[in-house]
Amino acid sequence: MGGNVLLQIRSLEKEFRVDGRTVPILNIPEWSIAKGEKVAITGPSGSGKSTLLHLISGILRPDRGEIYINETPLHKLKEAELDKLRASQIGYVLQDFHLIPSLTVEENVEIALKWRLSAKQKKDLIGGWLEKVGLQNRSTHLPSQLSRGQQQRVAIVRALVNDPPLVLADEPTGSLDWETADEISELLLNLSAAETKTLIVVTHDLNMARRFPVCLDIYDVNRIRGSKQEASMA
Ligand SMILES: Nc1ncnc2c1ncn2[C@@H]1O[C@H](COP(=O)(O)OP(=O)(O)OP(=O)(O)O)[C@@H](O)[C@H]1O
Repeated sequence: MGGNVLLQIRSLEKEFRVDGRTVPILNIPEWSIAKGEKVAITGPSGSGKSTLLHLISGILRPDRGEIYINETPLHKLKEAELDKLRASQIGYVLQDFHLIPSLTVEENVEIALKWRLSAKQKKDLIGGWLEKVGLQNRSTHLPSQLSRGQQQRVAIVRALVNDPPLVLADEPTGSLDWETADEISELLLNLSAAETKTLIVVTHDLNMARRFPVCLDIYDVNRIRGSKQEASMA
């Protein structure tokens, strides 16, 4: 495996048990993403996009096959090692923001901070990030006091504040109107623009996908065709 590869997948299979039946969701013979690539993955609902991100982040384990991040074999790691890898290498923008409702904007970002910093250093770091996304006057607001687009900005800051080499985003524009969706797409690409940062986004939003240098249909990497038929019948 070359030193330029960030993600490498080999003979990956994932299935779920539903009503006593085994349903294959993903079968990816071979797929890799180079360091610094910005990739959008599109595909219909139910085609396995979120499952793929969960496997890449180690939240889910494959049934068979291999996943490497920066040459580290995820499929061989113990839970504690996976937690460590996630904290140091991966920023995850989850579907529907997942902000903690009782915490302020600043506190929501702070709980993700892995660096040991003084209170002042934390405040300055988070303040700088909130300014980058235009939320400098919102640090003490609760998520419920923000618009959906603003909440997504906080979720993006939370994912990026540790400067991870790999950023994953699951439908980051899914619940936003088209204008806000466009702003969020631009923001995510701008904030991940560094040549060393790899960005993988799964999305239904073709406007967003078109902005990416690399845009893949999930079925270009996933050999499970049954799920395509299932999804298109849904
Ligand atoms: N824990 C689970 N148990 C059983 N089936 C599951 C589980 N998680 C996902 N699935 C099934 O796996 C398939 C893929 O789900 P996934 O969430 O990855 O799709 P998706 O492409 O991200 O869809 P969407 O765009 O609607 O979020 C779906 O048919 C879903 O019902």
